[in-house]
Amino acid sequence: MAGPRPVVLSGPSGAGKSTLLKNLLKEYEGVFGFSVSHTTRSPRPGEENGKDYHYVTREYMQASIDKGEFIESAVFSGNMYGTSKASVQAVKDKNLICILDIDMQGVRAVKTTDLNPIYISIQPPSMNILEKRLRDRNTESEESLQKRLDAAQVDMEISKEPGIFDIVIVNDNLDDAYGKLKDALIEEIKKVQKNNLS
Ligand SMILES: Nc1nc2c(ncn2[C@@H]2O[C@H](COP(=O)(O)OP(=O)(O)O)[C@@H](O)[C@H]2O)c(=O)[nH]1
Ligand SMILES: Nc1ncnc2c1ncn2[C@@H]1O[C@H](COP(=O)(O)OP(=O)(O)O)[C@@H](O)[C@H]1O
Repeated sequence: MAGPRPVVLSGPSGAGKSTLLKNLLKEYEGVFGFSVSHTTRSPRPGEENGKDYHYVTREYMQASIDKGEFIESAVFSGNMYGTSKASVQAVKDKNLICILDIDMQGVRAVKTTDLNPIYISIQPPSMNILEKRLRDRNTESEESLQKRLDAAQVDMEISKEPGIFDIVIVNDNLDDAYGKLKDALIEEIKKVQKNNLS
């Protein structure tokens, strides 16, 4: 029996993907599972290896990609990111809704697979607010911040194209955005909760 449909969250760096994702994982323990990506970027304060990301070297990552161990991979703001087959399978084996947090390159790559997720774009209310949130988060160098803002400009435009995302959520007020995200996923959530009871 096919398990619950995975969910792809995508959107500009700083849009609020991790914040919303962590709220879902907390409120719906036993329903969602996070697909832990690999990355060559360094961990941020508070991030845990194996939980937020698998932090690896470029050599390791390239060797794994060459061995066909990744569903997709991309370079973003000077670092490599990728979703391994094992990371997705680990969540599916628990019959949880697999959530992937991936960039637009990843979205396009996943569309060529049989993963068949629900595609959700998380967008900031404006570029100015995005820049303020990224600066307040205090995780980026000036160079990385500019790269991310440039990528955000492109991402915001592409997310408007019909047929790429099932839902686009503008993350202005956090509670409102989280409510819209839950509404979008409630059918899948109920399926898993029903299975958990049987
Ligand atoms: N294609 C792809 N993108 C990823 C993956 N994991 C994370 N990303 C994306 O890489 C970008 C940078 O992620 P990160 O460095 O954690 O920054 P943040 O988005 O500001 O939290 C974001 O757009 C993520 O969605 C992955 O496995 N594949
Ligand atoms: N609706 C919101 N209003 C104000 N700040 C927010 C909102 N959503 C997220 N943030 C803050 O903005 C920053 C970026 O959010 P984050 O979840 O890290 O985004 P992403 O994972 O998309 O890069 C974080 O410091 C977060 O606390």
